[in-house]
Amino acid sequence: MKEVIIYGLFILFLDVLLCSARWAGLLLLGCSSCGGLTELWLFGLMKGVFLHVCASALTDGKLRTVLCRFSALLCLLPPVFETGRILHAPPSEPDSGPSPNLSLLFLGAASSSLACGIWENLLSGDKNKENVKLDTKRILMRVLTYFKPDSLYLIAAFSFLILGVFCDTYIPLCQGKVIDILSGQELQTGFGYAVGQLVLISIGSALFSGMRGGIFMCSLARLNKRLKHLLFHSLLQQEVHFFEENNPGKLSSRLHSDVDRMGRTVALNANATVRSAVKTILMLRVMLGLSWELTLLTCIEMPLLAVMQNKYISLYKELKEQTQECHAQNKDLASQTVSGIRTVRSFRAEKDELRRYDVALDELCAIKRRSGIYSAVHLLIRRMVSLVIKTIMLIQARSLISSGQLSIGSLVSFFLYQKPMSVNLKEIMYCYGETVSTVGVISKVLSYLDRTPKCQKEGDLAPESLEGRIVFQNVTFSYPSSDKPALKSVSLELQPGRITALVGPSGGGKTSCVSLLKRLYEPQEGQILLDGALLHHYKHKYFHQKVALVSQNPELFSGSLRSNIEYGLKDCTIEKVEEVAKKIGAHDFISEMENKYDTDIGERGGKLSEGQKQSVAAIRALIQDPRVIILDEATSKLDVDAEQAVLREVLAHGRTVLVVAHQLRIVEKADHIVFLEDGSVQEEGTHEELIERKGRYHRLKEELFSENP
Ligand SMILES: Nc1ncnc2c1ncn2[C@@H]1O[C@H](COP(=O)(O)OP(=O)(O)OP(=O)(O)O)[C@@H](O)[C@H]1O
Repeated sequence: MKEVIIYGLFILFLDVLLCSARWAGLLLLGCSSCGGLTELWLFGLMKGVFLHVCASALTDGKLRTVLCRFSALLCLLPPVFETGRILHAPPSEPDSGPSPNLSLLFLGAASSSLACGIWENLLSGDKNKENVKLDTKRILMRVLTYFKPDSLYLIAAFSFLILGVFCDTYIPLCQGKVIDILSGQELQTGFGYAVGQLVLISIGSALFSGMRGGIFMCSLARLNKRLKHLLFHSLLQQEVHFFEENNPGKLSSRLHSDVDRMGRTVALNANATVRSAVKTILMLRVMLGLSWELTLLTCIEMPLLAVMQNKYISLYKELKEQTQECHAQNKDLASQTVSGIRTVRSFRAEKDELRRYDVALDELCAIKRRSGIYSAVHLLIRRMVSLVIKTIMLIQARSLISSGQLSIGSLVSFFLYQKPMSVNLKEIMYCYGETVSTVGVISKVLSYLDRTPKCQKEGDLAPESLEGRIVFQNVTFSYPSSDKPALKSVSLELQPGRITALVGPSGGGKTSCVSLLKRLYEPQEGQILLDGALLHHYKHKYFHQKVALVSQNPELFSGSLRSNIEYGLKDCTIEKVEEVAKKIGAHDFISEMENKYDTDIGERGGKLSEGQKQSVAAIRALIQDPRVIILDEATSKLDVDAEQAVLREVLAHGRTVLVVAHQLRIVEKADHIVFLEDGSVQEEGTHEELIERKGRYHRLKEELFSENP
């Protein structure tokens, strides 16, 4: 505040200095007056440029904006005041310009300071507005860069837009001419020419507008495709924790509705704003030619509406953001309930879920109600202002017609322009509001587009032969959302041709080891090596092909059984699929299905039993011929024969096998058992060794395997 006052006083001082210099110059040149209106405007503009440059050079940020506004007021108020005075002065009074007196200078300075103070403190509202504006500008410019590949289309669209607007603008003028000819105020001979002109211009308007609309829609569709591709690509690169923080409903909403809205708002609003701006300028020119008095009255409406709109936009923006958040939450709530319908049903929680959904809907309803009230009040005030201005205009039009300064045709033309003129202005303001309110959505989409995944970049190792030896060296790891370490200095080795079993009580850290081995997370300390090289040094695709995971609840996608088995593979033949299926004993049940390997398995494999899902997952993993295979409770739903078959196949070719199991019959088969508790390796050895040692493993054996002997 102190800075604003100091720099404001300095600008005032410069203004006084410049005015004194001008008066001194005029006196020295011996001029009797301060020059005409043109000279006054010229001086005001030059002074404005000078003060603007000084303010920009001395300050920056918000202070610079305030001072630039203040300088503009200081420079424009005297010529505006003088123009008004001359317009209202009797024609006999000479246009001599302001007299060089100090009281006028101080009056100008005081009124500029007062207006600036009121604007900055009462009307401009939010203190961070300038920063927000800068951000808005930066964000919108960024969106425009995505249109670059369509620049030629856009140039064509904007050219048709301008041609269309030209035609649109001259239609009412031609109509006015036709009316004047019909009412006898102009020569009847020109009737055919006037009608022909009107028809030609109307055809041009329709043709150019159609072309403009079509090209814009094509560019918009291409932009949407580009943005969705980029966003989906960026999402697919993110680390697993990102998907834990951002639920699927929210991400899907960003990808679909938000990207659509982003493209639509920017493209359509740019289109509408340019169209309305060009139209407004052309119409203003024609309207001034018809009657400057009525045009002036039309223009008074603008700043009043702008101030109201400004206030309304900030409220509208806030509510729109709240509505979007609420929508995303509701969507998420409903999709969670629907996808977990089995759990909901088995716990008879339908009523609770309905109640939760109702509460969320009430919240959304309350926001929408508030939005409706604001919109109604805004509309009422806006209409009242328009009504008052229109009444004054009608009175003025009556006196102009009676004094012969305006013909009936010109008045009709004027009114034909006036309505679209205010519609144009409203459209510009609406587009501005709409664009500003979409900035929140755009910045969220951009933040996802720009997000750098918090995981190591893939390396380029892809050796032809891989032994499959895994070594965990003092691995310490905490989940990003938790401070408590899930693994504390874990060291273990998985050897080729051997089964290593991870056992331990719930929460011991077994799944965390598996997740690190599959590179779903990165350890904070220590390292994991595959054949002596860090995991991230391998090529992404190669690594996941060589280290396969079969989990207890495999993720299957809707589609055929075969498409699920071949997921991620390019050159997979049906013979190979059948061969693996036969080896693990799954071919029989698949052959009994209606369309065998082409049977549709339903949403997330919903048409398969849990055991069948595990078999499909095992085929999917084995068909890639991995060197390391992780079975995370992967055979828990299989019968004993199927389980044996899977284990036999898994161990073939000297693979490294890591099992996480709660079944004693599996653990007993392991060559090496690692007992994990509280994130640390407590004991390791063969089953017999651990039993003999009578340590933690032995004591917890009953508890660990009680349900699955
Ligand atoms: N996504 C996660 N975010 C934060 N903490 C987690 C997450 N997953 C697991 N944890 C925590 O990490 C610790 C180890 O969990 P982990 O899943 O590795 O245990 P586990 O031995 O596999 O257990 P279980 O046998 O029940 O599957 C636990 O304290 C758990 O609460």
